[in-house]
Amino acid sequence: MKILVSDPVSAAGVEILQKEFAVDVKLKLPPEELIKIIPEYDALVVRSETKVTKAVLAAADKLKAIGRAGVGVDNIDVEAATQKGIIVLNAPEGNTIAATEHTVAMMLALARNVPQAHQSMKEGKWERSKFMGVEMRGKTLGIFGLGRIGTGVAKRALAMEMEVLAYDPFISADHAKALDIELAEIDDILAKADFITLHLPLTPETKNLLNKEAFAKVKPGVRIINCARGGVVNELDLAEAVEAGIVAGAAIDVFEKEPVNPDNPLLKLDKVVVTPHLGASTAEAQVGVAVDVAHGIIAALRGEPVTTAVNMAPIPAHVLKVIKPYLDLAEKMGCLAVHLADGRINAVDIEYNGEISQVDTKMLTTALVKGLLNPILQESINYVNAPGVAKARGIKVKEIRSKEAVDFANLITVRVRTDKGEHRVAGTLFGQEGRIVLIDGYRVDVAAEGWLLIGPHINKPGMVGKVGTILGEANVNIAGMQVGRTETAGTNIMVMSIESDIPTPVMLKIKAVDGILGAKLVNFNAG
Ligand SMILES: NC(=O)C1=CN([C@@H]2O[C@H](COP(=O)(O)OP(=O)(O)OC[C@H]3O[C@@H](n4cnc5c(N)ncnc54)[C@H](O)[C@@H]3O)[C@@H](O)[C@H]2O)C=CC1
Ligand SMILES: O=C(O)C(=O)COP(=O)(O)O
Repeated sequence: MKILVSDPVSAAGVEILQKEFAVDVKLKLPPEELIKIIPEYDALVVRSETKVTKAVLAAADKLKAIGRAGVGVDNIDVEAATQKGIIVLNAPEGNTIAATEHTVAMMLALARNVPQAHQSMKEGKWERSKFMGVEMRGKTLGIFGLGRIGTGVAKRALAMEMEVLAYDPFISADHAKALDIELAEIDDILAKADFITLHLPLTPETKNLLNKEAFAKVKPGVRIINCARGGVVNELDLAEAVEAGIVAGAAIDVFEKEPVNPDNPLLKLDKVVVTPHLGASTAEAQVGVAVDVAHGIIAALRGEPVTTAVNMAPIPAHVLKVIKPYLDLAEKMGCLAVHLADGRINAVDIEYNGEISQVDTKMLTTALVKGLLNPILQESINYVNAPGVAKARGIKVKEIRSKEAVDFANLITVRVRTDKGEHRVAGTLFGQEGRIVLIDGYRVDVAAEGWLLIGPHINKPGMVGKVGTILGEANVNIAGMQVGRTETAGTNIMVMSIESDIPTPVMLKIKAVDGILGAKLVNFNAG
């Protein structure tokens, strides 16, 4: 598999990728060049410079994952990627401290006119009175967005003895209270804050959050810091508010258009301090995000769950710890169930019994559906597109969870209903090993690995021998074998672990054996 790195990403991450894949680093690609070469690649790694547009995604025939070495994914058309089943993942934690500290640096630089004084001295001047500043202590800081960076800034502001107000409707009052931060509404912050700092993603809701109308409501003399995204603050409205003296100054790291247009009015104002999107630019942060994104890409290309995928529901670490050992088993159960099923699948019921039912099992359900759809569809099914593909095909997926343990401490049972009948598979873990313990009402105990030959048959002597002879003559080796019984006498099931594929003519011979009630071959390796 091949990976394209199209923005400057630390060598620490590139080297991790190179251990497993072929990696091309091609920087500053014009959009048409990216569209031309993207069909060759299985994964793409970017920062904020590369624009992963609809047109790029339309050409990306092999692309399975896009890794953003940083937080903001506003340069990626996530919706178009999701529709194509491409996992978009980021590295949200590696640059938190860098962006937090840059925000504090910008806030202090703004308060004390550091860049302007520096420039003046470099020009040979000594202008002490021109650069009178203000203190932070006792001032009110309004924070929009109390996530990782907003919280980091709040802690540092509290250490500088500032009052902190924050607006973030998705944060609990308890989280804010524990940090000694008061949650407030937008207008309240606008009216009270001496400094306002933004730490929001750029979304349709946050675009132009600080515009003309908002500046009409601010406390006169407020200072604005934006190290989040250009566009959250309207640049023209901000420039006007600074010129009108309503806003005493601004410190801006991010712009609506990057690289910034030299005519941007903010660049012309002495009271506006600017940096060229440097929030994440520390040696430590760049190693952090590059390493994290590399691990995310590797997981995505291996078909493993990606905890930092942005186009999937995030999985809390404590939930992942419980469900992770079951993911592979669930996927293989889906694969087995679809092999058993004849006809059009209408519904899939998945029952979780025992302790496992006490956590969010959505991801296990997705793994099972992924395993179920992969053998029957041309397109590659993954954790991102599996639920949508099932829905589009009219397959109703239902989860049933019950704490009550049935025979095993933890048990997953899938029932696949087709227009021709119902099939059932149950599985559990023995230690870390996934075992299938029930197939269509027959009790079995087999590892979900390699190839499985499943042969329901009439309970009479010689059945296993006949199948074994056919396989032997075809030079197919049997690694393990068992015969399961149901409560109802008369039929048994043989389940054979096979070391290689069984050619179709050999399968036809097995199916034709008198007393065999339909034989199936399941390939657990495909997927
Ligand atoms: N200047 C730079 O180089 C860097 C910029 N960033 C940017 O900083 C921003 C924040 O990053 P993190 O703190 O890591 O993200 P985060 O996801 O931890 O925090 C974002 C917060 O915004 C809140 N939020 C989302 N929509 C909202 C809305 N409509 N109204 C109010 N609150 C809303 C969320 O609840 C969340 O708490 C992002 O835009 C990111 O791209 C991040 C790193 C470096
Ligand atoms: O992580 C983010 O959201 C950033 O804005 C950092 O951008 P960059 O990787 O420095 O282009």
